[in-house]
Amino acid sequence: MSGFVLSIDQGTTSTRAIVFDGKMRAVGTGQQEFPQHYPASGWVEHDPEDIWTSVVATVKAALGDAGLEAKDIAAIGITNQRETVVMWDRETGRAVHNAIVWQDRRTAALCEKLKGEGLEETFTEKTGLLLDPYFSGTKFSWLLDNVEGVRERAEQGQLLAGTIDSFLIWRLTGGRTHVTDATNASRTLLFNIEKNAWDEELLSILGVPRALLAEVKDTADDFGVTEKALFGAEIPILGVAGDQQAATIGQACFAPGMLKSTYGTGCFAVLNTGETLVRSKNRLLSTIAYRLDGKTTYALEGSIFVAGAAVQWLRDGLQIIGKAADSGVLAEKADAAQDVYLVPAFVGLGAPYWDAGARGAIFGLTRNTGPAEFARATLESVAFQTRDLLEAMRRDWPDGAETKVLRVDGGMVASDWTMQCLADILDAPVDRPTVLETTALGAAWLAGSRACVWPGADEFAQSWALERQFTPRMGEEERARRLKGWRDAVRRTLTSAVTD
Ligand SMILES: Nc1ncnc2c1ncn2[C@@H]1O[C@H](COP(=O)(O)OP(=O)(O)O)[C@@H](O)[C@H]1O
Ligand SMILES: O=P(O)(O)OC[C@H](O)CO
Repeated sequence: MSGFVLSIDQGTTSTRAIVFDGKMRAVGTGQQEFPQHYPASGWVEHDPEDIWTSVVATVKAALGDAGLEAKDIAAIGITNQRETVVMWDRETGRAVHNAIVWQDRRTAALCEKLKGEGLEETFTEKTGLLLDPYFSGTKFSWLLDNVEGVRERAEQGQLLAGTIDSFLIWRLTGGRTHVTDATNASRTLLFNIEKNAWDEELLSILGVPRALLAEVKDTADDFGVTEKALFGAEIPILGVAGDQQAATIGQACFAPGMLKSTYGTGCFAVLNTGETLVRSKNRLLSTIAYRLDGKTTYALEGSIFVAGAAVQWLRDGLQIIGKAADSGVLAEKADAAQDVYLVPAFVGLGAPYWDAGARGAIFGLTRNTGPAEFARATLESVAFQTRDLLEAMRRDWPDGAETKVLRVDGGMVASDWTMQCLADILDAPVDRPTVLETTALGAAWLAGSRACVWPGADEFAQSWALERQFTPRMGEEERARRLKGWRDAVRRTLTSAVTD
């Protein structure tokens, strides 16, 4: 059988499909952006039909780019924006409403109400997550309670619901298979990550009928075959993982203590904790890194909502750069004597603060502050936030989180300036691999290894190659001064007091 594997990476702002050959090299790609909908303040939606058509189009484009046909592909791996939910009719496959995106804050009041009833501990204990609108559970509740006729139809068994992977698999298999994988399930606020099962108590608290939800499979498993009419041949879907987990796999962070951080729109740091379910005392998330052959590997995760999005703000909002890559060039010109700090809490702050009400702020402005200092403060904010996450990880897991090296990926790591700044602020090496499409590669590896056309974990891990290592150059005194400045800035931005 051929070693060609197709990876579908359904992200927040675009969909990518990449064909990898038997040597795990990308040989064909397709990419398509799709519209974002902001129907009210803090609301973010996607049209599921846009997502679907972008998937079909990019798969065809990637096959064409590789000069291959569907029959040449041994397996498909799917990776996706996590937490985003779709609910659809099981007969027609039509969604009952737009997808509610992970960034959407419409269920903030419901989360506060549940917290007020003292229920956060119950959710955290079972799911490893927090009561925040970020996760899927309250989004399902919202659809059931706010879209006309939906609760009745759900109770009559007419509807299905799930994260983006489930919706895509349902469509790709011609409406035959309603499945998801353990990593996606672990982001819903409804899945007990210790028992590896949907949790009846949580389903009941959030009023979500069990029948809506998919069967939960391993990350490498049989997820069905694509309908022949779609691409010209049936292709088995053999790997599925949420995008940050897929990046963890693509970075070959298979050993406990290994750590990756992805810098796209947001930033997501994932630390492999092996078979140990580390329960965070510092408002990080405990989550499933992957589940292979029925064995669950856990992770600690820190999620930052704004990373590259702040660079987009420099470009589109402030209009002080023409393209993202100019941010580093401009930051390099900043006056070293000025200590300017940007706290990019544009949609509140994620881990470890979880302050939905905080909003962005900038500190230390003088008459001499200009675009260069804004650019530097923006890029530095990504490094400072990463440092906050890594410190929380060390406090949560002192025995395991000693690994000093951080593997990085995502669009923003193209910036040498930002990567050097990251190494300086972390006081640790930052490793940038040759393959930056690690998310797609991780999903492809799940499928390729399951199809027995790609190597197992050990050989795959050995193929990971370093493109450049950034090592700290900043002096201890300067680092301490800058960190203090950052912490003061965060303290002044939060709507509630910092607890640590
Ligand atoms: N050279 C660069 N310097 C700084 N930021 C960059 C650079 N290139 C891209 N970015 C940022 O990276 C993000 C895109 O990364 P990507 O991994 O494609 O994100 P996503 O998958 O979340 O859409 C954008 O927010 C962009 O502003
Ligand atoms: O699609 P991305 O790369 O912005 O990732 C989104 C995350 O999965 C949200 O948890």
